[in-house]
Amino acid sequence: MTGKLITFEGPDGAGKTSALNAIVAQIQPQLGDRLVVTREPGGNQISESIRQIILDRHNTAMDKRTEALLYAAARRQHIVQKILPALKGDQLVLCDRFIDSSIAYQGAGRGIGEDAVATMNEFATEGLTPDLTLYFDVDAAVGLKRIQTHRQDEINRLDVEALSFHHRVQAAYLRLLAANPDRIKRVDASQSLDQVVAQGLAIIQTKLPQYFTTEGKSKL
Ligand SMILES: Nc1ncnc2c1ncn2[C@@H]1O[C@H](COP(=O)(O)OP(=O)(O)OP(=O)(O)O)[C@@H](O)[C@H]1O
Ligand SMILES: Cc1cn([C@H]2C[C@H](O)[C@@H](COP(=O)(O)O)O2)c(=O)[nH]c1=O
Repeated sequence: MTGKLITFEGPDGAGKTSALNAIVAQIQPQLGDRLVVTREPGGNQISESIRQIILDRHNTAMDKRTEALLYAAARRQHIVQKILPALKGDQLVLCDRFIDSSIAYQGAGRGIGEDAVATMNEFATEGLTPDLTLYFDVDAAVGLKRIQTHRQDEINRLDVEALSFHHRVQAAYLRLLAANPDRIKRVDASQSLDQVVAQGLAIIQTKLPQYFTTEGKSKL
């Protein structure tokens, strides 16, 4: 496979989706239809249906292992139906969240165990690992405050968890960052959105220069 997979990770409200959209706006003219933008849970009809079930605030009875399995099932379908075909077709895939979210949220946040969730996801991913992960680093409380202030209509079942849950998620992300220095790069998400976008884009262009020429034209 010659395509590349870049994932965007971080606590809720870190600004991943905002930054991803701004980065896409900048590189889409160069990459055209060689660029694939997607998200987890979701990215295809089956996985989007699973997303609705997982994030529905009425599903308060959902067991934590059921939740972990549903994220992994959505991921499996996403990989098979969208990510692998794109990578086989030499495309650059930008994905809003991936396996690190499961390790941080279900492994640490829910307390299932980071190693157990990583092992369980091996079955879903068959070892597929991102080529690059941008970690949007912001204090969990700051991220939640951004959501509560600006995004009342989209608050989901995980957003409303206690601050202690989100602190466990953030701590797990920082452990992943420390353990995977080649793959996971930190973006200071406490900056202005423009600064966040500039830092994220610079990391992508440094790590995957083959997609960008000095003239600003795609080499794909
Ligand atoms: N750098 C920033 N500074 C201040 N506010 C920001 C910044 N980036 C994004 N926001 C705002 O914070 C809110 C959350 O942003 P966004 O949806 O991009 O975060 P996210 O990391 O994708 O969150 P989630 O994982 O919960 O979907 C939005 O209202 C957005 O406008
Ligand atoms: C992939 C994935 C996601 N989550 C959580 C993280 C968020 O709270 C929601 C997704 O909502 P977003 O607005 O699209 O960020 O789901 C998780 O707990 N585990 C996962 O594997």
